[in-house]
Amino acid sequence: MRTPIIAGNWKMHKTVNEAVQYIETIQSNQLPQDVEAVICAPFLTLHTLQDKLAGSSIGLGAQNAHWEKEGAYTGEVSVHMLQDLGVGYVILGHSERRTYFAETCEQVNKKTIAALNAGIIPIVCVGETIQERESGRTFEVVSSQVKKALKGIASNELHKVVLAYEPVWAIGTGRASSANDAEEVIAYIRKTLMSEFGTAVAEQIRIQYGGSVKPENIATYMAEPNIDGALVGGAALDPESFSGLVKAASRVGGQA
Ligand SMILES: O=C(CO)COP(=O)(O)O
Repeated sequence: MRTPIIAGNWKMHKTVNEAVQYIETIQSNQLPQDVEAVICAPFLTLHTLQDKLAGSSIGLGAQNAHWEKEGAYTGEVSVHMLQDLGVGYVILGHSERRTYFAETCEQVNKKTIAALNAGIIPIVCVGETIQERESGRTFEVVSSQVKKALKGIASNELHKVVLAYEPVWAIGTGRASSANDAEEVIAYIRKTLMSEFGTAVAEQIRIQYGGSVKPENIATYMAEPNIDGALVGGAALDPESFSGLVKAASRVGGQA
């Protein structure tokens, strides 16, 4: 059985003080233990949050990383530096990075391999634009992104990868994909994983849905057989709302 994973992507939000207050609130909320809860915070806050979360079951993630260990890459932060800090997760290939920073599938692949080599769980994002969806290319686009991101990864490492299906048109728009539509694409991603890497590993890889997920709609996604959690932007910025998302994803204490 795959453990549900709810990750909050803060994007470019929160100062160090705001981040600390947030963590104190979710720590006082007693999150369920059968859900992996992860906060993906800006680089500047990671050091403080790592201290704050020591010994806690809440995971800490970054939102990007460079694949080289070190070097002349002004403005970049390496996977190695995240590993040194004890960061456990990293979001890679988010559509905002692909769109605004011209990140390519090849770069996402290098970053994914580097993260796994460093023992960091990559949360690899894929998803189609509205134009791609309307021209009937969703399956083709998403499966190609998945194959390119996971190219050359050793089969004994693949199961650690988390995939996030985030249709670009659903991100930050309030226009969430229906649970049925998200399940259809995510089931197709799992089928792609089966044909590329075999059934055993395909059954182990967790696939999240992302795009306008809220405490009010998360149960519909969690009820789908192939959806293993959510990657949440806006609704994860408030600690009470994030706590509500994690609780709703719990098979023990949630409404799902
Ligand atoms: O991009 C997202 C998470 O990575 C989704 O953002 P929203 O939840 O704000 O739509």
